[in-house]
Amino acid sequence: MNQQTLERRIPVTVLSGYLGSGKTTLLNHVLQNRDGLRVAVIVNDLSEVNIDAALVKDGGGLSRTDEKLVEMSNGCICCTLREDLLREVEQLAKDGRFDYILIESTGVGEPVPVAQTFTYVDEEQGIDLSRYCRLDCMVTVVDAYRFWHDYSSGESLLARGQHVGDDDAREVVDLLIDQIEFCDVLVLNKCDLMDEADLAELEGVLRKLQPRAKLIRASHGRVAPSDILDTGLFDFEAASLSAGWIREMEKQLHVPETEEYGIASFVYERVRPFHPERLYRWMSRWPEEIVRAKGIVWLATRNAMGQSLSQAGPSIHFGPSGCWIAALPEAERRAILREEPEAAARWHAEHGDRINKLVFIGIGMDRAGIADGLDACLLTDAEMKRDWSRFADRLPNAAPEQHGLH
Ligand SMILES: Nc1nc2c(ncn2[C@@H]2O[C@H](COP(=O)(O)OP(=O)(O)OP(=O)(O)O)[C@@H](O)[C@H]2O)c(=O)[nH]1
Repeated sequence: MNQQTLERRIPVTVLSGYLGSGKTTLLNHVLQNRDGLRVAVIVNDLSEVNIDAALVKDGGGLSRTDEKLVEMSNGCICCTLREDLLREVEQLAKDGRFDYILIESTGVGEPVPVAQTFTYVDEEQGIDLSRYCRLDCMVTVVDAYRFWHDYSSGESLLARGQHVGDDDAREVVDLLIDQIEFCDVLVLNKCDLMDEADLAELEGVLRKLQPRAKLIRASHGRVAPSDILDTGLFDFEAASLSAGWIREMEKQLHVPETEEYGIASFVYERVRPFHPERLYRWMSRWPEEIVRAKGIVWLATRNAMGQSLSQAGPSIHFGPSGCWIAALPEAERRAILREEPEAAARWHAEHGDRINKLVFIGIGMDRAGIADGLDACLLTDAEMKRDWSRFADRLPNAAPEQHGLH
């Protein structure tokens, strides 16, 4: 690809955010203030009738000649309509009439697969979007007013009639956390309905969950177009590693921080396996003040496989995530350790890479209480000498897949 082609690539901004958070309102606001930019808009709606597209037509003031509105209905661009998205974007980009492509995802869409559409070559259709366009910015709009209600509702998309297919088992909170943990800009919308103290607390929590993104407060989607257009902010790898829990997990030193509004995070790390029954009981009484937890668990009954634990609000996913390096045949183990000096440096003389490492993010957490509670779930010295495979184990043992569609 020569420099000229690269320079001509059309920038793309993708708007995500749960249903009703204010994506269409924001889109219309930006279109009304676009300053002569020729924008092609793609609006995705799950239902057959694309209401959002109608709202953009009415409210955005797109001119018929210079601009274009593409409606993608009856599916979701992050899964069922992904190929259609590829073709539409390719066409718009090749058309040559536009300076910018703005995409409004459905409220239940996940941002990662949409971003992948722009960064990976689609072998089947032979389309490489990175030749024509450049993903500039992933924006997530958060409804400040409904956030805690949705986050703690414990409801599934299915129960709300917002599922993408019959096998869509996602909870509302799973979706919120996916959208927050993968973005470049977080727009905290509907600030007009909030008082300052509640807003500042929510902002603090969002910064903990997503420290890399630029956080913007807005009412009625009123953001400056330059906040979301031509920002140069998108970077797939950086976005993939931007979640607060990943940052926390990778920190070398855990310096105690000043805790505004009691918002804090900490890492629980122990080289001793959990007793499955005691961990199960602890997890059944999950402390409410933990907003988000994520990490790897060493379970005595499953000594070959690390288990993943992921919690957001009332939603908890638990299940096998991958083989411990220490459980691999010796030749393979040695080869991996030669290639991964970091794993070798962390290697424990007796237990290898087996470890419990969990990040907790919350408001007003009783750190000592949580750590003591978890410590009581670890095997005792006497249990360490027993046959671990005989302990009762009621924890879920299927891959903790949250969404059958992707
Ligand atoms: N009070 C208040 N209402 C807002 C704000 N932003 C949007 N709304 C209203 O919230 C409702 C939903 O806004 P939309 O822009 O349609 O939200 P959306 O994210 O596009 O919704 P879906 O397309 O259903 O996912 C509308 O009635 C808006 O007028 C805001 O900042 N404050």
